[in-house]
Amino acid sequence: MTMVDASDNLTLHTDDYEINMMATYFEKGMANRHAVFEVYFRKMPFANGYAVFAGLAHLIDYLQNIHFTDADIDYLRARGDYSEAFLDYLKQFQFHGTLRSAQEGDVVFNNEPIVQVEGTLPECQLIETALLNIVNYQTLIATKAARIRSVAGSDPLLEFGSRRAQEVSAAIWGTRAAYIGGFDATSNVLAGRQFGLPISGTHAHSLVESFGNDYDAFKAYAETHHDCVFLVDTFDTLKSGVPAAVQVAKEMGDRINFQGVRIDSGDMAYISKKVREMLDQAGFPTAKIYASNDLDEHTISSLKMQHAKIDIWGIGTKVITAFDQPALGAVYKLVSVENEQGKMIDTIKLSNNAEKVSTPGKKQVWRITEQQDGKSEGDYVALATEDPRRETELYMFHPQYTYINKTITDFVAEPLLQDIFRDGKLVYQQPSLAEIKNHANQVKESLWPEYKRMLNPQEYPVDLSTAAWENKMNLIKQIQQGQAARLQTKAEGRTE
Ligand SMILES: Nc1ncnc2c1ncn2[C@@H]1O[C@H](COP(=O)(O)OP(=O)(O)OP(=O)(O)O)[C@@H](O)[C@H]1O
Ligand SMILES: O=P(O)(O)OC[C@H]1O[C@H](OP(=O)(O)OP(=O)(O)O)[C@H](O)[C@@H]1O
Ligand SMILES: O=C(O)c1cccnc1
Repeated sequence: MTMVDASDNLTLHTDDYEINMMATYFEKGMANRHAVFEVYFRKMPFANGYAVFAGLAHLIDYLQNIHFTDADIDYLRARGDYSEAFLDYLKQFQFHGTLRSAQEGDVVFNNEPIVQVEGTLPECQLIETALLNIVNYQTLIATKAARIRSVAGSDPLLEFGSRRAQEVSAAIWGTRAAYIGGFDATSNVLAGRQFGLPISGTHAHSLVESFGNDYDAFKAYAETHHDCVFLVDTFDTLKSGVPAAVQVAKEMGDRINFQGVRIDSGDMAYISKKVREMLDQAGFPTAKIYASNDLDEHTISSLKMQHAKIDIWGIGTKVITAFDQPALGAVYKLVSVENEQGKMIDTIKLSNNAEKVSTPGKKQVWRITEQQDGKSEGDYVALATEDPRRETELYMFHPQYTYINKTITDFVAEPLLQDIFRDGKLVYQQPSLAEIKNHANQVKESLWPEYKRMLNPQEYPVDLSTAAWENKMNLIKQIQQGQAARLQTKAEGRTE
């Protein structure tokens, strides 16, 4: 079994407590109760101005393949905690729910639903873990990649991180996410085969060490490959590596495509300038200089400021591990559930921490774009029953600091959450990776540069509609009044 095969059965890739809750719903006759859960994250990753959504392709694979095998059922039976009736229910289990989601490559923001799951309580519960696992990781990596792209201009970015990724499937799905976020190719051959990603590679120091010197290694490589990029820093970049690369390129002439050299250590601003001079003087002005060595958006930006002569960037550890922020922190919250009378009731999770109070009710996110310039004015999180396209003006206000507000008149409203599965049936036409990349570039175009700068970007407005805001405030009030009444009854009971 490969970790990334689309036919993988990840059904048991869930937390124990999800199956325990499923069992309770089942035993208590609540297995057909309808529920709506929404996924959102609370803080922008890397303090970036936007995040790039990724993970939907894997999520679709996962949901299409959910089923409990006989071996899964035997394993669960051996735990001794579940009734045969529940185990029979699991045996028949399939995902019949409705999934709405942002599309891969969409820019998304904190405190707005980016995925919504609607279905029976048990099915919504089962998929929480895998869904969050997939979306949290891939969105994080796509966002890190987008940051690196934002400083690299149009330079090619190669993803080199498989050896440093948090295990196999992170390397494979991570490099796909990096591609969506703005990378051009991967060194991972399996990801190339599996997803049709462009693959790219040079060679390692071990090749040069095996031959004992730069010249023999490059010559041997050139005699066995057409496209050649020589790694020139094994012993001495300027005295031995580059001269040997130039010599082999001259000797081989048209028999090879001398693409350039890679440097992987030292002061890369200084060395790249020297290397550029040497290649130009030797008659190879089009040969490219590749650089790698713990690069990220900060080092690339600094190297650009130093006018380093680097054409192509190889980036591993820092992108594939999202080095400076290990988790996106997206959560999955119940926003509405059917009661005993068959009525949908909005739910809320309260907290002393205002940021952790969830927003009740099934919602849609509307991206509001200024008609004139095509730039985004903000996201408008409305109840699913609302449709701002029917409005001629829209009142948008900050959900916490409500005095920050504006009224928009000349706008276009587009829904972020698209139907992916309807009642268990895939209704979404999956785009190709090229289309996803194209889409990612287009949506980024609709953001003002103020939201896209790497350092201290402006906060993008994510506002609640008046109805969604009032719904939240009313529910908070109701719960507080309910608690007060219960306390009162208790206190009266005690004095009697
Ligand atoms: N001119 C530069 N400006 C800013 N950062 C640089 C510059 N040159 C290299 N770096 C970065 O500095 C970090 C450390 O580089 P350093 O020179 O210590 O590597 P090294 O010790 O030569 O390489 P290695 O440890 O792989 O042999 C790396 O992240 C590298 O990308
Ligand atoms: O630095 P990263 O961004 O992770 O890019 C991948 C690194 O992998 C290779 O190094 P290797 O594994 O041989 O080890 P090294 O760090 O000692 O060069 C390559 O030479 C890069 O330096
Ligand atoms: O092709 C390369 O140069 C490469 C691949 C993986 C890791 N480091 C470098």
